[in-house]
Amino acid sequence: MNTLTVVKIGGNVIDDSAALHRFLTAFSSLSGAKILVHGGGKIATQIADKLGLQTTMVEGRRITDKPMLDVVTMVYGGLVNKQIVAQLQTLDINAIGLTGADGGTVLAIKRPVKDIDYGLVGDIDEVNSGQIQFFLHQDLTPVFAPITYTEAGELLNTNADTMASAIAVDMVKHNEVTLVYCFEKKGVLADPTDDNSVIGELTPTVYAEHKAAGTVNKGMIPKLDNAFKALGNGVAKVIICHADELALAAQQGAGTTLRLEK
Ligand SMILES: Nc1ncnc2c1ncn2[C@@H]1O[C@H](COP(=O)(O)OP(=O)(O)O)[C@@H](O)[C@H]1O
Ligand SMILES: CC(=O)N[C@@H](CCC(=O)OP(=O)(O)O)C(=O)O
Repeated sequence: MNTLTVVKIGGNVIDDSAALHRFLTAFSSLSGAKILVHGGGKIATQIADKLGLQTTMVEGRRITDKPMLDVVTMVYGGLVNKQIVAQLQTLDINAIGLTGADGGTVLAIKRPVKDIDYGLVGDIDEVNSGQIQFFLHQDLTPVFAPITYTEAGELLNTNADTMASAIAVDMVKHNEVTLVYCFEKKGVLADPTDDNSVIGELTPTVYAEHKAAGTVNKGMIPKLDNAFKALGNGVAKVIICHADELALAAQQGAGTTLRLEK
């Protein structure tokens, strides 16, 4: 079976142009087929702020009204996506920038209102992995912005970690898939104040202990929930590592590797 690496890059790295360039250089040198999913939450927050729109995050997700949806569509689907695609072209990667609406690749439904109304936020319904595989066969490298669409033709803001996990899981139909979450820390830390306290191997039990103790918190919780979901649904390997350690992680291992208990 073909191997495929799905890589997600977070907003703190995207916001640092030197770090982003180092990461894209490492991404471009990965062997085999690859897909990039990017965030950009930090830049969206900065631009929304300049436009006088306040940001509210609940459990790692942005409450998204219509003006905020316009901002995130422009920032993720436009600015961030096209800057990444252009840089990858100069690194000899024929990248194609996509939102979930492009090629009908990632269909979503509006997140149902329970305790919290997230507004125009999408929960992924269906990934069209056949279409994504077609792009890969054309030697194109898909670069996904975290925007999805509905059957009614609306756009929805979607957490980028969730998007990476859902794409990785559906691509299992065609490939042996590795999923790598890259961000600005060396992995999942046992002590968030100590950058060298990386947990080499994380199981659901150890994750639950750290969550209960509060040592794993904020954006790391939805990231790990998505990561374990991918591992439980056929993705061969899931790694969480520093953006500068992508090449190392893909070869011999770096950061935190997830493992399910028997
Ligand atoms: N135990 C932990 N180890 C590493 N990071 C953690 C931990 N607990 C919370 N975090 C936070 O999680 C953040 C990553 O989640 P998020 O902001 O959603 O990342 P991304 O930029 O990749 O989308 C880190 O910046 C860090 O502040
Ligand atoms: C619904 C929702 O929360 N969407 C995210 C999408 C961007 C994202 O996930 O960016 P990072 O990976 O950089 O955090 C947001 O608007 O912040």
